Amino acid sequence: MAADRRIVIENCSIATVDADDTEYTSGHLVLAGDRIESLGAGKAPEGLENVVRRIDATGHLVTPGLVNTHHHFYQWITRGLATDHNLFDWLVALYPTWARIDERMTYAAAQGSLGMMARGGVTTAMDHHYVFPKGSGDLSGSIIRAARETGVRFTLARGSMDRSEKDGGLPPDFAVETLEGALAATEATVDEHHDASFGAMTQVAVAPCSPFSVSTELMRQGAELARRKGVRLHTHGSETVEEEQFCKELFGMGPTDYFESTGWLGEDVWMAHCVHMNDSDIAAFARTRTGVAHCPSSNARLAAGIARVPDMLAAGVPVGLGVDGTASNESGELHTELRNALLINRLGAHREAALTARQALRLGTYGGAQVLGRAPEIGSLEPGKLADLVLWKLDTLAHASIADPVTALVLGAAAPVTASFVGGEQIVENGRLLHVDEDAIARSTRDEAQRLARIAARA
Ligand SMILES: Nc1nc2[nH]c(O)nc2c(=O)[nH]1
Repeated sequence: MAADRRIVIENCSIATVDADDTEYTSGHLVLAGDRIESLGAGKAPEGLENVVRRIDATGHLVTPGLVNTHHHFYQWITRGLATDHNLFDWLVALYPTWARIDERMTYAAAQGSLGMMARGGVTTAMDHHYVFPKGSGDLSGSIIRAARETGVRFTLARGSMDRSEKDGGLPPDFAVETLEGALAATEATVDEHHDASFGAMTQVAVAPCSPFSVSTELMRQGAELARRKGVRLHTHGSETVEEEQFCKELFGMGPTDYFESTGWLGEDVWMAHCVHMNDSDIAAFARTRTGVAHCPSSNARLAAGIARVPDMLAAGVPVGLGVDGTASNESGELHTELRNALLINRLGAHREAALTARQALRLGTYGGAQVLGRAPEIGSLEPGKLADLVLWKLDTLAHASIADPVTALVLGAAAPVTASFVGGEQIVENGRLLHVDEDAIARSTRDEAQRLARIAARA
């Protein structure tokens, strides 16, 4: 068998985000095939065989690739709408448009969402897709195809809604699936697309949408389905005070107790937002190792509040970062969420004792890998792990005067990505996507956004 092709990266700062936060001011990495073979201070060892490429990364910081833990790709074609609404009003304003999406639209929107994140250092993405209009085609397949073409590692959280207005829920009746239909389609998606192997490029999670759009039966049976199939569970939780009130009125308990009563706390579960959590909610997440996707920009955009991330981390809750759908975070970037997570948490209860720059980087890398269940493979730079990593250019006008590279990355302007690798394959060069045509994607997302707006206006 041919020896693995090696790529050597030298003369860079490295933030490994390993358990000891090991960093090198001038170091090297050796990639062999899809893995990191070695890394350390100074130059790479002499005499390495099969070196197909040497990268002089002078002026760069190398970090693990960023991991996005919460998104709704289809929202790429409904950005900039209902901009002054809180969550419930915003959802009610947008559901009727979202309920008209089709396969061409979800494919274009996924390309836009994935492209935007990949250009900014994301190497593992996820999409919580929960709108499946009747006759709209193979939406899940189209999203997975876009992820494969872009080259990022990917989790599709197959979402669902079956609690509409007639059952006391928020979505209109025409926007939801039936309980049986949602469960059967979710199971079929797991069977067709989930890959449980080390280094998998595509995984599937079971992901009913939120307490106010999903029946209790779908929550319960969704949890049973995921555990029977050995896949992860994802949903929205504790996002707003209105959701808390909804749960208390309908179920007689707050969201965390409701999730526990339906089998939704556990190390195979991660939830988006978790803004309105009391001490006992945080303790329950820590005890059960339930993960959190922290989405600071979206929480600000929808006036949801400030999640208690420092308290969660202190309690031992696994926390990653999320862009969230781009109808509530129009920028669609994850690298800026490192900065926003730090800044927004400084406004919370802990003020200056809140997140450090290194904690923010950990949330966006290793923390994300933990909540997606991929921490044995990705999230830190260590020998034997998958070669998912980013070369951030920090010798720029915007960054060069900041001495500490991690501080420059997190607190400085969004840093240019010189190169980004997924499993040793380069997917970005000098800020441009290598495997897909960005200009064509820009055109198709504009066209599909206009087509959706026209269809929704006629409905
Ligand atoms: N930020 C968001 N929260 C949500 N809850 C829900 O049911 N859907 C959404 C969503 O699209 N974004």
